[in-house]
Amino acid sequence: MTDAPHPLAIAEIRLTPILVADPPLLNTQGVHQPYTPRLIIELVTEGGVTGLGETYGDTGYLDLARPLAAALIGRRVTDLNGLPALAAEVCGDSPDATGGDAVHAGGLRGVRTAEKLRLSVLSGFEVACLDAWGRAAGLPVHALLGGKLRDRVEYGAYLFHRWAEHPGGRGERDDWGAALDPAGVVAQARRFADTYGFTSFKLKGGVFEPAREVAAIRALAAAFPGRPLRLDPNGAWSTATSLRVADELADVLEYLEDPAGGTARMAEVAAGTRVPLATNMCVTTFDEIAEAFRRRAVQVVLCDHHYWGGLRATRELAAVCRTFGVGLSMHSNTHLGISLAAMTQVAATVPNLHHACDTHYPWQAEDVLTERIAIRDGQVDVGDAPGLGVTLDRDRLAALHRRWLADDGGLRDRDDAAAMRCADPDWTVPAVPRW
Ligand SMILES: O=C([O-])C(=O)C[C@H](O)[C@@H](O)C(=O)[O-]
Ligand SMILES: [Mg+2]
Repeated sequence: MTDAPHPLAIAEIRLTPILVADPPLLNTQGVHQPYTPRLIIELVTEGGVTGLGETYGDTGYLDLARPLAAALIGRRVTDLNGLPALAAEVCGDSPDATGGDAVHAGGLRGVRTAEKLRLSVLSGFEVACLDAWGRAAGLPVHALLGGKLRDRVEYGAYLFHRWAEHPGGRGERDDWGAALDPAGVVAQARRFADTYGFTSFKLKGGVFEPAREVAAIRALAAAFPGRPLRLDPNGAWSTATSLRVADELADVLEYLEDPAGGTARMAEVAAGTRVPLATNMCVTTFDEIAEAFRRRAVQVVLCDHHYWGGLRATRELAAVCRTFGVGLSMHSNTHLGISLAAMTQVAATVPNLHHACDTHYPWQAEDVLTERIAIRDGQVDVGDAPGLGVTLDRDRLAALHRRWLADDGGLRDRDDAAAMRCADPDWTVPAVPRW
């Protein structure tokens, strides 16, 4: 007679790639595509409980997610410390997975490596395990992480220069209109503040020449006096330009995010300014921490559980930053409500998260949840419902999956430069430093 399977053992995993509508947001590489890929993970235990996870859905991630899902069958959702080794064994470190030294297309995440892909895939499964475990135990995810320290997590408005619609009228059109100058950026910020109550603002830079972006930050400072402001050109500037902008905006910036690319340039900039430098580009794995901290290249690291390998790894990063007196904030790429719930649960447990977290969520009109997560007074409530506390809308999921199935492959991999070529056929990713 064989033993009955443990109720927390994983019986089934469903992977559903989807395409989600995304507005024409501009960044230094190009513009967002009309639809962006995400992967939704549903993990079912032997006890019949389902856990949800969400991560990047581009082909490179799907190729790793499928074998990892197969290898997880039979393991318990509580076996989280074993996940990284399992992922390394199953996904491997083959050069095929790295794309050589290529920079992440549209990812703005520094050089693409096999480890980064693996950690992002792993993060989605870790969240699904925690959700299932929490639901089975009747506990919120934050309790599994040691308990929440706050009842609400603060988020900031993520401002973008943008067009009113995608070139050629592709995709969905929203009612935000264009924002291509300081007045447009302030109007966008005002709508964010009025609708969601955000009180801190980050502008995606690296799109227009620096003087125009400096003017936009000045206009924001005039419209929202005393509010925390951030500018993030994703490494588009030289050291000299970074220092000039830091000097010009020193009185209003909370921090300057990735003004120049790479730890060496960031260290040069940091040595010449008192404005704190933040990053989600030169420090996105544990291996990159030692050099960057030794060289005092960054004063704030943006955690992101999709980058660092999950919610528990995010807490480990927080402990390292705390130890070295480096600040912590939170990064966001395009994401849906499952990820926002996960971000909120972990953020609630981190003592040294002293900056409002980034989120793209307001830009996403579509979601796979039965109920959108509310942002009020710039904050998301930290729920005490079991697991992540969110419910999957199967019809929505199926519809967004059908869109993915119907795509000819042109949108299944994020490529902001390719999207830009629809407006400017000669466009290539600008060489850095761009200014
Ligand atoms: O803080 C950041 O660098 C990002 O959020 C990177 C993103 O890729 C953002 O620039 C975007 O979605 O265009
Ligand atoms: Mg950034």
